[in-house]
Amino acid sequence: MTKRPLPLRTGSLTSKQALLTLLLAVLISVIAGCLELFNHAASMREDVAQRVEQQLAIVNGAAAEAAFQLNPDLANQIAYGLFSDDEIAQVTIRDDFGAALAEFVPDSATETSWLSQRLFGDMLRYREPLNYFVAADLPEAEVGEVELRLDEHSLTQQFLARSVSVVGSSVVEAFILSLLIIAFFHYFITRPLLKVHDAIVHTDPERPGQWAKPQLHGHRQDELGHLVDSLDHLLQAFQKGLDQRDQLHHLSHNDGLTGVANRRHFDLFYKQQWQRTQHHAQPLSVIFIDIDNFKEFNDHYGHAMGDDTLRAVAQVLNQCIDPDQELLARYGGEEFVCILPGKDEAAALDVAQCLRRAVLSLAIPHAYSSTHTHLTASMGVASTSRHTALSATALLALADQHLYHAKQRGRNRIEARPSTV
Ligand SMILES: Nc1nc2c(ncn2[C@@H]2O[C@H](COP(=O)(O)OP(=O)(O)OP(=O)(O)O)[C@@H](O)[C@H]2O)c(=O)[nH]1
Repeated sequence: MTKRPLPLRTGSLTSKQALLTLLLAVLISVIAGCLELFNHAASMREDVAQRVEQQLAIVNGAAAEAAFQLNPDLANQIAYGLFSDDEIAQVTIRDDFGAALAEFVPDSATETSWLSQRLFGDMLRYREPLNYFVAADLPEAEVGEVELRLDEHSLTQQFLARSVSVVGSSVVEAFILSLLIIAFFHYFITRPLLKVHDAIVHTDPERPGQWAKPQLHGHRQDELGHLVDSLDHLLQAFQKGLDQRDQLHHLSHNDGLTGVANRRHFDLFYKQQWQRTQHHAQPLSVIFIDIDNFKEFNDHYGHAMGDDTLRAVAQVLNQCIDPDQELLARYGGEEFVCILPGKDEAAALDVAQCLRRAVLSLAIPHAYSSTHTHLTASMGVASTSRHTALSATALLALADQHLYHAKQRGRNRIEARPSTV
């Protein structure tokens, strides 16, 4: 049977594994990046609130002084100091009547967005009372307040700038990690699997036991090693089954003594070739071969010698035919038959001459033969090229009849028609 390679499939294991790993890496890095951003937003809110409170604590004394003295210059200086911070959008210092001593507001309205509202919307405004010790023996008195509004646009920009670097580094880390994972899996799993796949694909289905069992270094004790061993056991078992099948086929198709085709094989082959040659209007010839005076041979040289002789005869007869197209079978006892599909009577007579001479060439002495000093054989030939109207059975009967004539006419001869050849 010719080896048929399996069709190549697109999408290698390595590329699938690489794609899956990269997708997973991107997904994990996005999730990790989001978590990190969530933490970052919380810590940024904490930092901003702490900074603002520190700034308010620093300016509280001076602002209280300005409010107590109703000093707009001092109030303006303090408010400007606060306003110059990029994160602060608006500063107002008021006296205890609520009148503004100093106020800095942005030139244009600050940009607001959904993100800035979500992140910082609840912490934009700060109001700090200004307490002042009027006299050492009197309690603190509230003399005004400082009000701040943070610049949500500036805060959001800071957050986004940081986010890009956080997500970017998270993606790069994930990418590098996924490359390492891809290389690792390719080297330790995909490559050995591909070796096994390659060995299986290149195994001849008629000889599975002869597969090139892959040597997977470093995998002898793991699942891959076990997989190769299991495959090997399986293929050896298949091979055993195929060997038994071939053996049974041989036994059922071949003669146990001579090794040539048996009667059963002959019947099948003859039927098959008869139909084929009839269908293609080709000739088919049959030669019956019978060893002469074999009873005497057996009686005098013994049955064992008779068996050896039958084997030797079968072997030489086989050399006269084309084993790919024609068949030599043991028809029974000391009788053989040849089927010659595609050969007409003239060609069949040539083969018969070859067969007759082949038996003579063995030069097996037969001192008890009534006709010759050595072993000979007689043959009867019949061909559809001459007898076109005959049936398959009738053609065999005719060849047998010609063989009978050959015996009658002195043996060691070939008969193809009532007259002698
Ligand atoms: N050794 C051996 N002898 C066999 C075997 N099969 C058949 N024979 C013998 O072949 C002989 C055939 O004898 P006959 O049919 O009388 O034919 P013959 O003696 O060859 O005479 P003709 O065919 O007329 O030349 C018999 O003695 C069988 O026992 C076999 O397998 N082994």
